[in-house]
Amino acid sequence: MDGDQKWRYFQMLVKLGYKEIEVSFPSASQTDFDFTRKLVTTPGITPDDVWLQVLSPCRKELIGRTVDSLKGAKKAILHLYLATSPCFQQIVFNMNNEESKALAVECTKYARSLTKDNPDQEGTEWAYEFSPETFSDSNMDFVLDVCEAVKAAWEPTVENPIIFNLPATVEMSTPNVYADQIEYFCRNISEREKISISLHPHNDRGCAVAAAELAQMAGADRVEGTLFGNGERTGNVDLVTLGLNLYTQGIHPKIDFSDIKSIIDIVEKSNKIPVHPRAPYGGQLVVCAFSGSHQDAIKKGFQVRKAQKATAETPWQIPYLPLDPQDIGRTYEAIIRVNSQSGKGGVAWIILRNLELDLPRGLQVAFSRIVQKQADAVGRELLPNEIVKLFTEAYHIEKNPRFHLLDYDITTDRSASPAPGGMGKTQSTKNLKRRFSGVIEIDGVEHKLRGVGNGAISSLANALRTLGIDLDIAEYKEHAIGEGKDVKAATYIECTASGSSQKVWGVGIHEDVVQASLVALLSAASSFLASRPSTPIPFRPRPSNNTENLTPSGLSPLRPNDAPQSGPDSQSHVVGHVDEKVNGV
Ligand SMILES: CC(=O)SCCNC(=O)CCNC(=O)[C@H](O)C(C)(C)COP(=O)(O)OP(=O)(O)OC[C@H]1O[C@@H](n2cnc3c(N)ncnc32)[C@H](O)[C@@H]1OP(=O)(O)O
Ligand SMILES: CC(C)C(=O)C(=O)O
Repeated sequence: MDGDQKWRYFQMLVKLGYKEIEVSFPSASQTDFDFTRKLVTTPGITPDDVWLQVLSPCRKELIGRTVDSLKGAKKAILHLYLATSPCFQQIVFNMNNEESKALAVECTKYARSLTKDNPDQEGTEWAYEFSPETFSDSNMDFVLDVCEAVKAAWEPTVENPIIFNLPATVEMSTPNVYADQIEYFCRNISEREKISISLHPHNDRGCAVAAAELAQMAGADRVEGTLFGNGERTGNVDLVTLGLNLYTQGIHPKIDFSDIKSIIDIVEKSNKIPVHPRAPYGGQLVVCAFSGSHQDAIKKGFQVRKAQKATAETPWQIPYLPLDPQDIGRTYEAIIRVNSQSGKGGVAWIILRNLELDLPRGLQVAFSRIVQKQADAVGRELLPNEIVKLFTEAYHIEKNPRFHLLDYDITTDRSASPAPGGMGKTQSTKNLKRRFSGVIEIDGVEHKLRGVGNGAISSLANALRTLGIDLDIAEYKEHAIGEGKDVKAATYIECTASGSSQKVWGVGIHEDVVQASLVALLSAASSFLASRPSTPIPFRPRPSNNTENLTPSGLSPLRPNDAPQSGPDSQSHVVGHVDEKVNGV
């Protein structure tokens, strides 16, 4: 990172709530030195409760330069490291135990003379951190020996403890072994109350998070890591995962992850390394579900929460989602992603979220087949807007290419169904029939139709029947969309084609609930015709010379399967006929 990137990164860490931030290795480069000076000297940039931490090896000239970089800081942690493992001692330093310990003590004393014992540094509250590097590969008793000597050299207090940072410089064991090492150190170091025991796990075996969590349970006080686990090789422990693991256990980490996208943005730009799409919590795919059964369960979970009128205080319990995506600034829209592995639940969720349409189960099944076919055809995930488009086209929501209800009237029909007890007697309102009279444009040609039925829908169904479109209503559902004066009705009608097992769905949305139903039926009629492209129009006008079979009202009698099987107004007897055609045909 250059100075500007470090500047932005530091400000982000402060904003998130971190209180001890290792900002640089000041002896390494002018950039790091200048950056540290800028943090110290720019008023208001480093809050009073934030410690600036800097790192140096146990080399006196480098320690001097490191301390210089912090002159004037309010709170500073000077962090020195020296390897204690036989491997490093032999290969890198060519030192034995005594020489290593002596160097650690010498550098600690030197650091002390430059900092807390230096009258020129009085304005700074100094803390000292020592890391026996490669702790996890060291002899524990030797580490304790070195740390006792370092502690004696620094002379910490309960108020200003020394930090012993015990790194798994290279992760080389299972997390329980690291935790055992930490526990051993905690139990055997003297004056434990004057020590802050810090963890610094790396992720070589992929267990850094587990190691940090177990080692905290084994007695550690503090963890060093990086956001999204950036760091040498496989990286340092990921502080985002550690923090949000706590959060999902009901413990607030006091770090603000509520806008994780912005964090990722800065992290990716600064590190120039993308956050893996499946990185815990932060990855863009981790609050997404592609598979049908997951989507179904998640959708049901959200429905239960809605029914419970859940608030932010209601304990989170949704299958497959370990935390509320909104808590980290993810939107619900992104949760369900649809490809050919997806089922009806996920597809229904997208329609619900985007169009506020709560599809009945049968329609979910029918529409998900359309979606799956499309996903298979294009060989990739379908985006929500593509699914919405498929839906509006399949059910003719925005425009019905074949049918347009231009005008209509629904009236009661007192003549169609004589009341029991003879003609002329007053019918009970319960038995009154409905008459549809209207003008429907089909393929650009206006047809004036009439039909009578038990209700508005069946009266239109019977009017359509006069054109040879024989649809029986098998299922009906409606619900409101929105509320107040902007409320609309959404109606779903499933029809069976008379004399066949073919089923088609229609959807109607309108401010007027009756009109929504009529539109839904015409939507189903369009689907019916779309499935039979060779059907001529007009379809099958009733023969006009069939006088034998006329009912007393002069209309064609019904065949048994003309009657709706179920639905809101399906009962028994429905009739219809073609009136004049306004234009053409
Ligand atoms: C465990 C960690 O990850 S700690 C963080 C490590 N980060 C860095 O190293 C980044 C910054 N480092 C640097 O810029 C450089 O390495 C510097 C400025 C520290 C030193 O640079 P140079 O003097 O050119 O040394 P170089 O990096 O080549 O070699 C390291 C030297 O330091 C010694 N050394 C390594 N670690 C330590 C230590 N903790 N304490 C004392 N000496 C050390 C090595 O033995 C080697 O000494 P040698 O030259 O006598 O063999
Ligand atoms: C400086 C030390 C703590 C380090 O980075 C490591 O050992 O991984």
